[in-house]
Parts: sequence; structure tokens; C-alpha cells
Amino acid sequence: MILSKLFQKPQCVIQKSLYSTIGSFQAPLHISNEPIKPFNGDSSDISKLQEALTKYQFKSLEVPLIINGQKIYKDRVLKNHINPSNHSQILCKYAQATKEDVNEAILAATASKAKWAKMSLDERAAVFLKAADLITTKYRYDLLAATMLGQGKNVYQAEIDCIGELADFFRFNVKYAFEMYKQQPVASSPGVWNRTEYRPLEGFVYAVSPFNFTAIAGNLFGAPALLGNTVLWKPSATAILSNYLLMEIMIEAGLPNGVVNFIPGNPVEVTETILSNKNFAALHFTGSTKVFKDLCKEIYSKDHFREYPRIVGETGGKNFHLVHPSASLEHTVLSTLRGAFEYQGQKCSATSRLYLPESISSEFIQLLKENVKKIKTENCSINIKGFMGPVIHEQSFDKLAKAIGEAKEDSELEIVSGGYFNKSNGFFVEPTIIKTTNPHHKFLQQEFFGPILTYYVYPDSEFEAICNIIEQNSTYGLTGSIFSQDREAVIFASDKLKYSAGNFYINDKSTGAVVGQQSFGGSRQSGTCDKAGSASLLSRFVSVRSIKENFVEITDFKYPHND
Ligand SMILES: NC(=O)c1ccc[n+]([C@@H]2O[C@H](COP(=O)([O-])OP(=O)(O)OC[C@H]3O[C@@H](n4cnc5c(N)ncnc54)[C@H](O)[C@@H]3O)[C@@H](O)[C@H]2O)c1
Ligand SMILES: N[C@@H](CCC=O)C(=O)O
Repeated sequence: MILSKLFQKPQCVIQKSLYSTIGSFQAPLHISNEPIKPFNGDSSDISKLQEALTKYQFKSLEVPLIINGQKIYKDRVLKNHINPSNHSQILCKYAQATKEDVNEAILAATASKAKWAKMSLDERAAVFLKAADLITTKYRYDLLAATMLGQGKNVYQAEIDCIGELADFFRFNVKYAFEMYKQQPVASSPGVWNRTEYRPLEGFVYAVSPFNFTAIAGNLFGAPALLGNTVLWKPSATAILSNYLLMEIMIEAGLPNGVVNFIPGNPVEVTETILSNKNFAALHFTGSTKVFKDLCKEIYSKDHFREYPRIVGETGGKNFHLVHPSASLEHTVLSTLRGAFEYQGQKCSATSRLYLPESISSEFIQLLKENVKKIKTENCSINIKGFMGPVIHEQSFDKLAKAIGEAKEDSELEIVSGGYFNKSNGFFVEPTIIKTTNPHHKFLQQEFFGPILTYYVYPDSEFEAICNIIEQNSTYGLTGSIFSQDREAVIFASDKLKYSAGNFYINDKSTGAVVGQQSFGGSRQSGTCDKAGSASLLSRFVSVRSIKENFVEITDFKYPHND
């Protein structure tokens, strides 16, 4: 159907602008962070959530591809999205895109581009503001349930993700886009008028999203689309349920057909087809460092693209908590527990390495162990009050079990708490604390992406030396925290660790960036540091054009100095 449209006889008529603004608009003034529900007693919230959880557990949904607004399911290879808390439960079956589907999606993105790009920002923004309102009202409990069931989150982790952060991304991106459009030349010479245009990129954007945050998936397709780009979105195989629901919400919010095309599928095959098209203009990726590096290599190996592709990637982390002897003990212990074990350590920002001064290390670890022992790994969709659920899939479970097995054999490592795992029902790994005597040990450098916290004890007198060691071992550069009541120590660490963390926290845990408050991202092996939740990220998806209009006509080619 789309192919025939594309090859109709071209009509060189000046297409009457369908959209013209007769007003200069601004983003709604009330844009602020979405309030987070505490789920600590309001029975109506909890009963609505439980109703949604029941609905989605037994819905056995069929998830189609969505290309040019058309749902495609029939005759496609189907895969299961299972519940990681109860892996015998299939949450949905989803269609896998074929090569032909991907090419259809490219045609749809190409065909819908002109109209979407020609819409004024306020028209495009309205779709995302509407979506944010649908997310935080009509579909709030559905999205929570889908994220809890499909990605193994407890209700609080789901609430800060698929409700708070997702709505914040959509709303604050609108605010940032209007502010960006307002950035105009600061001068025009006499008889000249200079303007700046923020064109969308000339081709289509490829969005590739991770399993662990529904919000990140929304931002990966949403930020480019808001600016007039059209997108092919490949979701993670272990986030299908929530991601499909989000796509449905976007359609209800008025997203025109073809602007975002939902194409789950074999990531290698989907990518290969996309990168073979010259109109590929940008990769918007979040995921592991290895995958991102492979994608970059593949993109750089090709020279057929019409424009230099923009590559925006947020990847792995090995985030530190550095504790100074002056730190407030209980606050630091509890912050470390949250940073390391909330969402089972499956945050790119999770605290996975800890540096303790000798003078407080025993008391610190004792208090940490006492609190960790209160944590039960369980199905947090059944026990709404649960703290810790499963890891996302068997591959992750086996990787973590292997690491724990290695720790038991390594003379430089000692498991001081946890070390247990069981995948008979769900992929459950206990919160595990490991001590190392080697400040350069690989357990202090390698990302496990699970509930494993490794710590090293340093002599109190060697605070500066440990800062140097942390800097030296920071192949990643995502997040990090200093806990200290000593201002000079904070200043020293902040300076010495300037490039060890793109998000640097003082007396707070290494997770939990909030859109509009701490834009998120890091450099080194953690990504391109384009800072999700900021105007700088949006700038990566526009192709700026400078316009100079001259009102004065010349009457001679000579310049004043010519004779
Ligand atoms: N820096 C950040 O903001 C951030 C946020 C979330 C997750 N992460 C990182 O992501 C990882 C966890 O997420 P994950 O397990 O979903 O990551 P992943 O790299 O396994 O998958 C991410 C996406 O890449 C796709 N993919 C996998 N192999 C591919 C290939 N060869 N070609 C094209 N696409 C491919 C997957 O299908 C998925 O959609 C961790 O390393 C974590 O640190 C980083
Ligand atoms: N932005 C989130 C982490 C996202 C990666 O997984 C945080 O700051 O905790």
C-alpha cells in the first residue's frame, strides 16, 4: 500500500502549508515533576493496582508490530514475554519483525516525515503532553502493572520509572524544545535579519531501548519525534508488555501513523536491515557497552548514508560510593543499601563498588548486613509491599550465579552476606556483599548488573590515594557518590573524580536522577554523555539551519578600499 503511494507521478505543486501558526506559543508554565504516589496505605491506589495486575497476568495479550499505524501479527514468528518473578507465566506473545516489515517501517517513517516535520512545535508537543496526562491518569495502573509484571519491579520502582520519569521526560522535553527554538542569533547587521531554524534530521531515527526502564524507552523515541523526526523503535524483548502499552498510549494521544514504528524483532537482523538504508540518520541507544560498541563499529563501517549519522548512546556503569571517615554512618549505610539493591541492582546507576575507611568499616558492614538481612527476594506483584524482586532473565541469573561462584574460589574475595540464588520459580538472586583485599580487583571494575556489591577498606590516612585508585579503575564514568561531612574532602574528591562520574552525588546514593533536576548520562565507557532529560540531548536530533535575509541592494561590486 505504501509502496504504491511512494511511486505515484510526482506533482510539482507547492504544497499549501497545512499548518501555520498565527501565534507565538510557549510550553505550559506549570510543567514540573510528576508527584510520586507512595502506595503506603491509600487503599484505592492499591486496589486499582491489584486490579490491573490481575488483568495483565491473565490477559495473554497478542502484541503486534505497529507499522504506519497498522497492527501486524498474522504469519509472524511469535516469541513469549514471560514474568521473571514466575517464569512459567507467559505475559504476552509478540510478533517478530521480518526484513520486509523493517523495510515497510522505513517507508512509513519516510512517507510520514514531511507532514510531521511541517507541523509546528506546539502541534507535536500537544501529542506528548496528552500522552503524559494519559500515562498519569487513565493508564497509570495499567502501565505500573505491565512494568511490574514484565520487568520485575516493585511498585515504587515502577512508579518512579513508568509514571514519574516517563511523564517528566515527555513534559520537560516540550519545555526544552520551546527554549531551544527560542535560541536565535543575538545580532543582525543593518539591513539584515538573521534567523535560526531547528530542522529535524533528513532521514529516520533508529531507537533501541533497554529492558530496565520503561521511561527510557519513551525518551528514546520521544525526544527525536518531538523535534519532527520519524522513528523506528526496537524495544527490548524483556520489556514488551509495558512498551507495547506505551505505544498504544501514544496512538491514543494522537501520534500520526508512521511517526513511530514499533518493530520488536531479532536485534541483529532488524539492525542489519536498517543500516543498509541510506536514509538512516541517527541511532538513539540505551543498553550495554558491548552492544553499543558493536553498533558503532557497524555504523562506522558503512559509507552509504546520505548524512553523517548522529550516534547517541547511554551504556554501562560501575558506580562507586566513596565513604570518608567523617561520613554520617546510618545515612550512608542505608543509602548504599538502596543504591546497590533496589531493583535488584539492575540500574546502570546502581552502587556496585564501595570504598570504606578502616576506622568505621566494621561498624558500617555490621549495620549494612543487619539491614540487608531484612530484605526478602520475592514476587513484588503478589506482595505489593515487597522490596526486592527477580533479575530480568535466566541469562542474567546465570551470569550472576557464575560471578558468585567465582567469588567463592577467589582468595582476594570474601562473601560477607548473601551469595544465594534460586531460579525454580523466578530468577531470584539474594543481595550479595563481597569484600576484596585488592583495590584493583575486577569485581571493582566489571559491571554485573545485578545485586552484587563489592567493597574495599582503605586506611583512613589514604583518602587521597583511594581517590586516585578509583579514578584509575573507572573505565566507566556514569555515576558516583562521596559521603563526607568534611568539605575539603568533598572538594578534593569532586575534583579528582571529575571524569569518573557524569552524575556526581554528594551525601546521596548513586541512583535516582530526576528529569529537570539532574540530567542523566556519563562518558568514557558509559556513553556519549548527551544527558537524557536535558536540552543538550534534544540538540542531537536537530539539524540547525541559519537564515540570513538581506533588505539592502548593492549597486557596485567594489568594496570601499578598492580604487
Ligand atoms: N546509561 C544509561 O542510561 C543506561 C540505562 C539503562 C541501561 N543501561 C545499560 O544497559 C544494560 C542493561 O540493559 P539491557 O540488558 O537491555 O542491555 P542490552 O545491551 O542487552 O540490550 C539493549 C537493547 O539492545 C538490543 N540489542 C542487543 N544486541 C543487539 C545487537 N547486536 N544489535 C542491535 N541491538 C541489540 C536489545 O534487544 C535491546 O533492545 C546495562 O549494561 C546497563 O548499564 C544504561
Ligand atoms: N536514570 C536512572 C538510571 C537509568 C539506568 O538504568 C537513575 O539515575 O537511577
